[in-house]
Amino acid sequence: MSAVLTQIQQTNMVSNSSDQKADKTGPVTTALCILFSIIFITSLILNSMAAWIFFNINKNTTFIFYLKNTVIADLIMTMTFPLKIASAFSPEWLVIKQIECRYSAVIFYINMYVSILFLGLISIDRYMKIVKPFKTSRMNSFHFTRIVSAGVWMSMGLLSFPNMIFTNQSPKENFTECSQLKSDFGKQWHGAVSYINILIFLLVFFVLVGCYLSICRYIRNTEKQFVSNRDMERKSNQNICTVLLVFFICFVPYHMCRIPFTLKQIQNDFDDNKNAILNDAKKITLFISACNVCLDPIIYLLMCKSFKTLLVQKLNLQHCSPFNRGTTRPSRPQVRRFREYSPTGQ
Ligand SMILES: Nc1ncnc2c1ncn2[C@@H]1O[C@H](COP(=O)(O)OP(=O)(O)O)[C@@H](O)[C@H]1O
Repeated sequence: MSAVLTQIQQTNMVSNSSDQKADKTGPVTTALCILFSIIFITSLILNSMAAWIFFNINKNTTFIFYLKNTVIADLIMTMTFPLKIASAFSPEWLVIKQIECRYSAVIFYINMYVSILFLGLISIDRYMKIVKPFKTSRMNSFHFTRIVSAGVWMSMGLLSFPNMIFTNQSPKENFTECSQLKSDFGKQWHGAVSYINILIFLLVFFVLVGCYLSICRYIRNTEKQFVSNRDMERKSNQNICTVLLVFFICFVPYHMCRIPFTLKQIQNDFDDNKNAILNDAKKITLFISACNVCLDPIIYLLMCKSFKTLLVQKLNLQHCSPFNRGTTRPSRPQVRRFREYSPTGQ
């Protein structure tokens, strides 16, 4: 009799767990797993190539140094995708979800914000080189660039490290959210880090818009003063807009969703319907943010001349590259200076 009861209990547990699986791996999760697999492979190819090119570039400018850091952050972030996919697709493997919550997701977020900060630094670097090329500032020195870069990695790492330490509660059989593995202090810390990171995002967003508006204005004035090269102006403006567009599309939706989502995690008093909507919205917008790893290589191609040249060389595309076609070179010294520091000129 007891053997039969045990058997029934086991069958119930299996069917509960498969019900749970069916529930958790709903259409949104399944679609996101497939999409994450696609960007994992794409990003691995694009960023490995980008890393290979960057580490073969002999030129060492502050701009290239920041781009190298972005590639590294993108590659590390890409490495966290498989665990994200596995934990979403196999909710019955609690240990995978636990590792995802405690380590992998935290590494994902660290690298996302490192990327965001480097995009901000890249835009400040462009602003200094284009708009104030003769101003010798400490910000232009390579030494300063290294210190700032180390600061970015360390501050993001130290800020987020407690999110690993305080994700230390034993998982319940039916746990679905990482916040359920956190102590009370862990939840508070997680909330603080989320909001600090939202502020960092806003700061970078305004820096980016400010820098690029100034650059656009400067380019327009310079063009009017020195040359009537409409093509060059249009190209520079296009490149600048691409960075802004990539930043806006990738990161704005996620940050709009993150504020109520974090509130839900900390307060835990939202109704089921709101919970479900917020969960799906956060998953989808987080995926859009993750797509940044595939879009950054486009920025390197558009903004970094040395990258473009070496890529064409390595792929042996000199004869068929559209990049080699008709760029007129103005001869005046002022224009040469403009070209040297233009968004496509490094
Ligand atoms: N901005 C952030 N910086 C560092 N770690 C974060 C950040 N946001 C969330 N985390 C951590 O990543 C893990 C997953 O968080 P989150 O995505 O909010 O939860 P869930 O996977 O349950 O939706 C948690 O351990 C959390 O503390």
